[in-house]
Amino acid sequence: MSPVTDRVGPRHNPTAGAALPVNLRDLRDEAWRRLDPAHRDYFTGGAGDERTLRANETAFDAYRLLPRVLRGGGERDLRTPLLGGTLSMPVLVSPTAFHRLAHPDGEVGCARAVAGADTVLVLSMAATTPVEAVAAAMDAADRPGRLWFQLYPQPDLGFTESLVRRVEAAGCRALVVTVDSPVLGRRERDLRNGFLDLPPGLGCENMRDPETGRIRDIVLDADLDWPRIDWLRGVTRLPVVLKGILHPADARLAVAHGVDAVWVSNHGGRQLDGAATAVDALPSVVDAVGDRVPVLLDGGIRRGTDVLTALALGATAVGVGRPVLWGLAARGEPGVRQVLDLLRADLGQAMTLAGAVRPADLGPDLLNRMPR
Ligand SMILES: Cc1cc2nc3c(=O)[nH]c(=O)nc-3n(C[C@H](O)[C@H](O)[C@H](O)COP(=O)(O)O)c2cc1C
Ligand SMILES: CCCCC(=O)C(=O)O
Repeated sequence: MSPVTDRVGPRHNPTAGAALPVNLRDLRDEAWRRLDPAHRDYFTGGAGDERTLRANETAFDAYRLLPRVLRGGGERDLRTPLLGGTLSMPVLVSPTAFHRLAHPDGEVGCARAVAGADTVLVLSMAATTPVEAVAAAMDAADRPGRLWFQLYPQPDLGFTESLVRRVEAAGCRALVVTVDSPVLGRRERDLRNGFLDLPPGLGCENMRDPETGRIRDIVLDADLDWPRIDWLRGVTRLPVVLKGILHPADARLAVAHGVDAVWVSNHGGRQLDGAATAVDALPSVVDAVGDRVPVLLDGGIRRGTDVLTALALGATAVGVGRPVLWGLAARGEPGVRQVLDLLRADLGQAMTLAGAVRPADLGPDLLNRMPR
């Protein structure tokens, strides 16, 4: 937290003339130059014609803001209480697979950066590092509790339960169940590139079978249903978040089934091409949920103003997926830190320009145009 003051002119702009990045897209361009083209396509791409992928970013363009004036001063405070912890800002890191494919720093480097920024990392079930090692990095940075785990519940309930125990023992503070993936989306870039497998030495370390030590394949299970969510709630006391909700009826069902948060997402346009953007789906989900549980959102967040818009529409916090991968692929751990610091600074500045000092000041009255 710093007092909101500003001085005009290059002498007072500490970043003027400094090395890039100035925004997240600078890191994207740097990452793209470094990555193997097939890996870049995997990290970048979406499903089908990538309509939803493109729309995720442009949906935010449809909003214009109505800033309030003469009230942007005072102590800016971005802290955000969420599921028993308090994040330093309303931005967390969405689960993304295969961090060691992006950079040798991998999930541990990402965790260190997230700990430094004092927010939450949702570790993907398809992480290339064991959850225990990622949790140890968080603990070493004196930020236990900053790790959540993303789960694709497996049809083998015994294995699922043993993984949940492992995740609990490592100290994760929430389970994020991804519900938008009954099958894998049709990612045509990957089909064209023949991107099927991780290179030797990399694997989904959290899929190790406790009995054989072998890494199992992740099963995307079309039979996953509400009774299985109830089952999961019965085997763990961790908060359960459902990620990948777009329909308000599902948001209502989620609350009825006792989940602890609803995460509005179309999986970064990688599952159902043509699906609504999260920001367009958000208002009816917020309506359906009321203030019974927090609503999170991800997809297309690239700017502080995107965060501001999502919060004004009723989200408690937002996730970033690809930008974190860009930072990681470009510069490893420091790149992830830059992504989070850039977003924090951008959000803080946008809030001040809009006359808001804390996230609670943001409401739909700040939006000039509401799509639909
Ligand atoms: C390369 C990549 C891998 C992903 N892996 C996972 C995953 O393992 N589990 C999951 O729930 N979502 C996964 N996602 C989706 C993200 O959690 C998130 O919903 C999406 O990236 C948000 O959109 P954004 O990239 O525009 O920020 C992945 C996304 C990308 C780009
Ligand atoms: C089993 C798939 C994990 C990765 C994933 O969710 C994605 O690439 O979007």
